[in-house]
Amino acid sequence: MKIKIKPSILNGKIEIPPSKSYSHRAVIAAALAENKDNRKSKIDNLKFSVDITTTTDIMENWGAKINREESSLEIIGNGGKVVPKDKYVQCNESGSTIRFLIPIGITDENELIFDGKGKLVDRPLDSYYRIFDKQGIFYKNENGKLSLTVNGKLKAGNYEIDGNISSQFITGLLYALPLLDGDSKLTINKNLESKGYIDLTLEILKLAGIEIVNNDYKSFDIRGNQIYKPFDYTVEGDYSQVAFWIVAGIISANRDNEVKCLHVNKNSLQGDREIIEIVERMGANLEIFDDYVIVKPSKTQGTVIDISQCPDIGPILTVLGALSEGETRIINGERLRIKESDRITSIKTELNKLGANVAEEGDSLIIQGVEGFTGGVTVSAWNDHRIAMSLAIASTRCEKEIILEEAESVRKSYPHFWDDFVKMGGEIRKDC
Ligand SMILES: O=C(O)C1=C[C@@H](OP(=O)(O)O)[C@@H](O)[C@H](O)C1
Ligand SMILES: C=C(OP(=O)(O)O)C(=O)O
Repeated sequence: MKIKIKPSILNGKIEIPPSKSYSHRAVIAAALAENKDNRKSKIDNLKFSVDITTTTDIMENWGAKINREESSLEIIGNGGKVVPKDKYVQCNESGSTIRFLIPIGITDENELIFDGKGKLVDRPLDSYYRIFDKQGIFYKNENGKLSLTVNGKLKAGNYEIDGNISSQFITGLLYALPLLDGDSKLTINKNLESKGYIDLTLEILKLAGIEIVNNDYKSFDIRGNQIYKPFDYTVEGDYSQVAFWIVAGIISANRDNEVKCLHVNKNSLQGDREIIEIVERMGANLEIFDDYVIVKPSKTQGTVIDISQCPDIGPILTVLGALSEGETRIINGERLRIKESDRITSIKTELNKLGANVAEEGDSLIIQGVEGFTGGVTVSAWNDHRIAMSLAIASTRCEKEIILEEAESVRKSYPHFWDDFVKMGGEIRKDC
């Protein structure tokens, strides 16, 4: 879908959608729970983005009984036994879904065919292949791409994962290993990046009654034969998404503007909460309350941003850097290249079309600030929700309107983004 976006001032109150990361974790844990007396888990404040629908559909296929309402669901778990109704597992474009669910799917002896779409077909899974090779678990794919057939059952024991490729492998194993018939140890080699996501995993596992011993994130001791317990849970707002609205408020051309972001937990464990510290360091004027944030237009200065622990806010911070005084360097962005697009190249290419001055240097983005963007061109979202939303926010500082291709990609994590954009004062024309 192509949309035309007219430069406009974004202003007002915005309800930040629920955290995608917490939503995946809560749905999976509840779906694995024991089903004694048909006890249910209830998850409130859920939004059925494509990624969350994908995970929910798979857990239903794997035996959980799920009743979906508009923004909540009730689940009777499968008792920790994965008995697939259909061996085909469509993960669409969700890295979290495939990496969380591969090990869970083979906690019982199963043959499963994991498939995906878009860039997911090539996103790395090698960390799991090394485990399969070691344990003699059958797997087959063509040229390392999806689809992937896996046949076998994980064994309890010693596991090793490199911490610098994706934390999603660690989460997948932390969910699966407690279900095995014996104790396991998971050792993390190399630097652990995206560490905040492991904290979210441990929090939800604890809520479901699963005990894991965390040896300072260097290794984890996991007792086998554990039982997931049903729980009630309300998902908090998503810091990866609030980042777009925070930057929208900061770069607003109208000095009297105010963007108020609701459902933003001040004490959240989400790693992307770093957005607050980063923009304040750049000079942004924020007022932080327990569960909301007020953002005022601010003149910001360039800085050095280490993006290794909070990769998802890389693209929108590039927009902010491009409109800040002096140079901004976004460093350690290696894993940005293995997301829904190569986000180093995609954000650089598209922002430069608008009139920014962004360069790639290895796995860093080197940004020289400009006063504003020219616009007046067609840009692409590279089928990547975070690129689409970053460009939408960038459009507010363009002189001329822009056309955005693949604008529908927002449905992966934030299906009502364009409605919110219009509510906040954005002017768009769909299907132009
Ligand atoms: O565990 C999670 O919920 C996520 C982990 C991160 O991935 P990596 O650990 O691969 O960086 C992040 O980019 C993704 O959007 C969500
Ligand atoms: C990279 C992302 O998600 P996933 O890895 O789950 O596809 C994202 O939401 O930006």
